[in-house]
Amino acid sequence: MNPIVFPFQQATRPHFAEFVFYEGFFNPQEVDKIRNLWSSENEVDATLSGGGKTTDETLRKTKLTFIKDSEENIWLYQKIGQLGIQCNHERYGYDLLGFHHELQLARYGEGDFFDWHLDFGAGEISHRKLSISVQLSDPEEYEGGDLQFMINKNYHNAPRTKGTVVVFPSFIMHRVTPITKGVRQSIVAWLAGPPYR
Ligand SMILES: O=C(O)CCC(=O)C(=O)O
Ligand SMILES: [Fe+2]
Repeated sequence: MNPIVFPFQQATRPHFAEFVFYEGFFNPQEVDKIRNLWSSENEVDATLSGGGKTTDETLRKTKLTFIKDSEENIWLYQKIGQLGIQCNHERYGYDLLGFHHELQLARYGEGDFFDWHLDFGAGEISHRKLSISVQLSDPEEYEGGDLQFMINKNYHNAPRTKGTVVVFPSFIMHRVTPITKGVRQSIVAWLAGPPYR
């Protein structure tokens, strides 16, 4: 028998999906409440994780603020966390321990983008398992700004509808195409655990 094909009798993941979306997961009132958490005094230019805290405007141009895990925001952490755990249970079965970092509120103005990348890599981002993005803008508020996934050689767009949550394994290649008009806002979160298994 060829040892390379000797079966390990491991469970398979029949419901694995490169990305999953939940339209209308946040209602318009909730989205407004989240958008009001934007604080211009605390905004920063997005940095790149992994290779040090540097900004690289050829890969990414976005403004960010962090959503504190304070009492008034706990509902948001819980709502996103519970969905992530349920989705993980149904499709991925990763070992998850909690959020990696605070939730990020991202704001893409005209010309802003985040080119093809993985959210996973060596060092501090090796704990990331599931990436979560929440669409906080109405599709009419901006042009461009599509959250896209590369699956083999094909590009797939996430739905743009406000209140949609998109969940995907952090090793999936994705990007946000340049905003050509208006402003797009999103939440970006990661569920993390011990390095992949
Ligand atoms: O804004 C988004 O929806 C996703 C952004 C992203 O890919 C990231 O912050 O890693
Ligand atoms: Fe990303």
